[in-house]
Formats: sequence, C-alpha cells, structure tokens
Amino acid sequence: MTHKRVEVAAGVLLRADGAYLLGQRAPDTVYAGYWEFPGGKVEPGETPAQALCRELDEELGIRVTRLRPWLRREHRYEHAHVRLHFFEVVAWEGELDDKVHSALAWRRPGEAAPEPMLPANGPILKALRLPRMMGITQAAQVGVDAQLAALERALERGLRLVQLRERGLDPAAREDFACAALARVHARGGLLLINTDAGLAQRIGADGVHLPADRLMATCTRPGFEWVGASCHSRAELEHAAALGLDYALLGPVRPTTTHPGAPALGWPGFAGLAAGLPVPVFALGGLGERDMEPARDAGAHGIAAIRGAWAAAE
Ligand SMILES: Nc1nc2c([nH]c(=O)n2[C@@H]2O[C@H](COP(=O)(O)OP(=O)(O)OP(=O)(O)O)[C@@H](O)[C@H]2O)c(=O)[nH]1
Repeated sequence: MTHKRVEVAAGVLLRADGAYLLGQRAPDTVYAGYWEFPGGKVEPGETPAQALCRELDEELGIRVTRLRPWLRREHRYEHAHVRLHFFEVVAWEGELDDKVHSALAWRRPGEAAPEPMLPANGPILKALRLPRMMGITQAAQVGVDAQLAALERALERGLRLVQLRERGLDPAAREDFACAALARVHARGGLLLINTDAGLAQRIGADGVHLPADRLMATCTRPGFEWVGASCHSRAELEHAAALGLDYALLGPVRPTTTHPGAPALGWPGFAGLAAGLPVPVFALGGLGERDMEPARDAGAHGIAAIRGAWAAAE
C-alpha cells in the first residue's frame, strides 16, 4: 500500500553540556513505547520550523527562541511515508512540562540512547556522535613533528575528529605518521579517518576513510568502515554522498583559501542553499576556524572542517 508523504518536524533540544532530549511515545500512539525526538506533523500552511515551535509549546510547554535547520530524512513506515525535518533547538523559554510522552530522557552524544528507538532515527543518533570540528592534517607542508605537536595541542583543546590527508608524504612516511597520529587521537577517544587510502586505514585500524570528490563519484557502494565521509563541491556530489549513506560530507570553500586558490567562494548563503535538506551532516570548509562555528551552524552546517584553522587556534 502506498501512502501520501507526511511532513514531520522534530527537534533536537541541545543543553549547554551537549546533552539532547528524547521522549518516549505514549501507550495510545503508533509505535507506543518507542523513543523519539519531540515534534510532530506539519499542519497545512505551516513551515516545518513553525510546526516545531507549535509542537514544542503544545507537548513540552516551552517557547523556542533559537533553532537551526540540521538534517532532513525520509523513511517509509508501514503506516506512513514520512519526511522528517530535524532542527537543533539551542534556546527556549520556560521549564519542560511534558504533556504527551510516557517519559523524557537527556543523553550525551557518547552515551547509549534508550531503546527502542523509532527506526528512522538511527542515522540521526549516529550524526549526534560526530564531533563538530574536524582537523585536516598537513604534515607534508609543516613537517611530521610539527604536525604531531599541533595535533597534541588541538586534542588537548578538545578536537576529537581528524582527517589524515597526506598526499605529499611517501607511503612509508605516511604510514608512520598515520600510526603516530592514530595513537594520539585514540588516546583521547577521538576518530581518525584516512583520506583515499582504504588499505592504510584497514592496516592500522583507523576509524574510517574520507573520499575526495572524484573518488566519491566513482563509488557505487559504501566502503566497509564505521565512518565514511567525502569532499563535495556541488549539489550532485552531496546527493551522491547521501545516496551512498555516508556519515558526513565536507562542502566548500566558504571563503577563498590558499589550499584551493581560484576556487570560487560560496559564502554562507551559497553554503546554506547547497547544504539544505540533506540526510547527511555537512561540514563547512574553506578559510574557516573555530570562531566561525556559530555562523556555520546557523547556515545548516553540522560543524567546521579546517586545515590551517584547526591547528592555529592556540598559536
Ligand atoms: N516526533 C517525531 N516523530 C518521528 C521521529 N522519527 C520518526 O520516524 N517519526 C515519525 O514521524 C511521525 C510523527 O507523527 P506523530 O504521531 O508524532 O505526529 P503528531 O504529534 O502530529 O501526532 P498525531 O498523529 O496525533 O497528530 C510518526 O510516523 C513517527 O513515527 C522523531 O524523532 N520524532
């Protein structure tokens, strides 16, 4: 049986400590007892953002004062074909006064979520585990020792996601550097992805691979790592990353950069237009640093990826 598509708005309420809110569906609903993000169906004449503000007022008794578009994902249930518009809700007024759920629970991104979870939400929980800042290595440019020292400083400051992108190192030096970087990143509980070289990622036990755009477009099935991402410069590339079920995409350059001279800069409106409405978290890239996190997330980015900007913050 085919169903008309139902538009749904769902809110990831984020506390200052990074915890997010889940609600357990009441006994008299479809999927009773399953956990969900608070929200509900978009009514005729409403935008998804308006629907979410109404639902959070009705369900939780709060007035949303700041929200950001995040991910959009379609799922076919036996009872409905839903298109879920997920927003991050970062500020609200009023105390939580739940009127519809059996229970509420706050969870930090690393903690196990309560079970059972609505089936459409698995990738959303995985996206919440993805750190907001990605550092991309440049050991071939600055030297292996200087890059490892910069990596240690950045891990100390809280960096937990690193992409090793070292086309300029010969294979033996790249493998030595990758092992040294992986030990440091794993000592802090972070994730290390290897650009292009899936064999190297496999040998050293890295967390995943990162595909350059040409590799992405030549790839028909998701590589078999826990974390797989790709570099994108167009909507077609972003949609291919989404179709492969990748865990993130990088999109840029947002500003002109010395690493990609001559590439036209997107600016935040250009970034927001290309990144909107995707199921895959998108990092903004190109001339950015941690100070750009707020404008990036307001433009729909999951976070920021940086080469120079990731290592320079404390210098
Ligand atoms: N609120 C919410 N709904 C979700 C999530 N994930 C997900 O698949 N859905 C699906 O989206 C639809 C939302 O329907 P709902 O029953 O909450 O809608 P509603 O509040 O307007 O209730 P109503 O049916 O009584 O009017 C359901 O099919 C639900 O399974 C989620 O995280 N939050």
